[in-house]
Amino acid sequence: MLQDPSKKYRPFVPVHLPDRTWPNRVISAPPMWLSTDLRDGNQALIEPMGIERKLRMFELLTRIGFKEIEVAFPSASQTDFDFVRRLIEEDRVPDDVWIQVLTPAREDLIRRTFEALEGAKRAIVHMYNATSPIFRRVVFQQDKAGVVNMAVRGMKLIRELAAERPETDWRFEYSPEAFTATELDFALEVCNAVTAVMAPTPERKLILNLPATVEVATPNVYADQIEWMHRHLAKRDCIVLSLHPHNDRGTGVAAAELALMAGADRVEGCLFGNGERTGNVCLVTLAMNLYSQGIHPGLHFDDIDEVRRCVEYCTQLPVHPRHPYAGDLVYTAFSGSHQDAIKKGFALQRPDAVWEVPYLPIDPADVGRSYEAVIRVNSQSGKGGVSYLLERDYGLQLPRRLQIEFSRVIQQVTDALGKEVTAQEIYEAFRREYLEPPGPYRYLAHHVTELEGGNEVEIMVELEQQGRHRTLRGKGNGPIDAFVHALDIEVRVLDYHEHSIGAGANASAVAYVELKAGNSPALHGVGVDPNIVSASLKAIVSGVNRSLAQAPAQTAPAPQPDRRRACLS
Ligand SMILES: CC(=O)SCCNC(=O)CCNC(=O)[C@H](O)C(C)(C)COP(=O)(O)OP(=O)(O)OC[C@H]1O[C@@H](n2cnc3c(N)ncnc32)[C@H](O)[C@@H]1OP(=O)(O)O
Ligand SMILES: CC(C)C(=O)C(=O)O
Repeated sequence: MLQDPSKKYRPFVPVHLPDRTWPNRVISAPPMWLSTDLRDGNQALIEPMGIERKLRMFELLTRIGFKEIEVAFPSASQTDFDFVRRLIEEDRVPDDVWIQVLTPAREDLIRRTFEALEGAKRAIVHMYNATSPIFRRVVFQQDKAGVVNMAVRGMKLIRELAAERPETDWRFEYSPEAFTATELDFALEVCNAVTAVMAPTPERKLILNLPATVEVATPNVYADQIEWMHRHLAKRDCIVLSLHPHNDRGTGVAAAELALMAGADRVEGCLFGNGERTGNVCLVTLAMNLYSQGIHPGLHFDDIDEVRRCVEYCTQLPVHPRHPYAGDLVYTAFSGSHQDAIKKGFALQRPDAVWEVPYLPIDPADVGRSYEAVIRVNSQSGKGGVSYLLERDYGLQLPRRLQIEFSRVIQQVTDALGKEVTAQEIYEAFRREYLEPPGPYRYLAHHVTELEGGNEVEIMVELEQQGRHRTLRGKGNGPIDAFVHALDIEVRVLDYHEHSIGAGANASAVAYVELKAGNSPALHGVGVDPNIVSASLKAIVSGVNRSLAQAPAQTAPAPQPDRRRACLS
């Protein structure tokens, strides 16, 4: 790169429009949409689509709800020409859809374009010629008058050829290519000259399309240019003011949105921003941005993955995993604080209420995405994500302090693996850590007897201890208390939670205890069993085993002198 890029590149000259009004406007309705996937998108592909792919794309676009589709540049190739013929001859264009075709302002190419459209029920003929100083000087070697003349001659021919074919319902579009790099007053002069030729009416409007052929300035400059044209165009009530933003600076969507605020009526673009260089403006993003504001865009992305797969097949280009609204990862949170907020948001979100889940601008279900992939766990994750997956897939509702404790276990796993862990892998780690922790004790069976007066119970618990069968007996104000007293290690239960998982005959109880055994730090034990008391006792055994594993010195604890404990074997 140059030390001083100003020697090579000039800054864009802003538009003088001190009384601009667009910053105060909001978009409250969708624009008219034109998909140019089959033309601008297609001309930018490494391998342009053949007929079969074009048909697939055309059908997709009609299913999405596009009413105007630029289907080809018929004078460019036999494939494009044949495709238009096929649509017409096989009557594939739905009655409410207008096909549009593009032609340069050259007589031979305009005539060939009309040949392709022979017999069409309805069509938009779109002609372009570049108007900017560079094109005038370098490409056409024409002065301004010559370029106006090129546009006028071309549109006159189009008008005549259309008049010779009254069986078709015609509409017309003109683009001053490289509009954003054209002097505004000259762009206006060319557009007004074309308007004069085409004599549009409010009922039969002319489309004037003002392309950011190459995006060269910040989006506010495009908005200023559009507002200026909107104010100055002749016969504005007979004009559809159309946008055609490209994305060279990565601000195509912003430019389109600000330009709509500035008075435009229509947007041309491609699905997922395919198109020349960095692409045309992404129509999916524009539409879904509206949707996220509560405005139906009139385009349907109920199954956005199906749309994405079809576009990937037709274009042979992948959609980026972080592409707005459609990428594989855009509804997924790996990082801990995001997962925590999403989990809490989901818990509070009522089905018919306004969407208020943090970090998710829309409900993934609205575009056919499941909640499956919303939270995924790697080394950046925290307790929220880990416990969300355990609850979603295994019904385990971990108490808060256990969430914290277990997330450290998972952190060690993800750090060691250096990759994502699945819900199943998390559950396996949970099972190893809490449901089957290594340790001296294994719960076998129990029997509880209520003692006279009803305030105390006696419990008899059968355990396996290092391969030996043992029966412990203890008393307490409940089975857990009694079992704790029966153990030959000092155990204090600090917290207890339980819930059921499943229903009917398959229901199980899950018990979570936080306990302190001997000198070990407080930690958790978990037990699962169809019987709630058995689940609780298993939870104590799990906690004790884990404590002993963490404090090996305690493996042979001295029996406590407790009158409520009796060791029978
Ligand atoms: C910004 C855009 O996306 S515009 C659309 C661009 N799309 C395409 O170009 C894809 C299809 N294009 C093609 O297949 C070919 O370029 C064709 C069929 C249109 C023309 O092919 P060719 O006749 O071989 O000409 P070529 O491609 O070299 O085009 C350059 C010529 O067209 C002229 N030209 C370029 N744009 C226009 C225009 N909009 N109107 C009139 N003439 C034009 C150039 O001045 C040049 O003329 P010259 O040969 O007298 O110097
Ligand atoms: C033909 C025009 C509309 C075009 O594709 C562009 O300027 O990018």
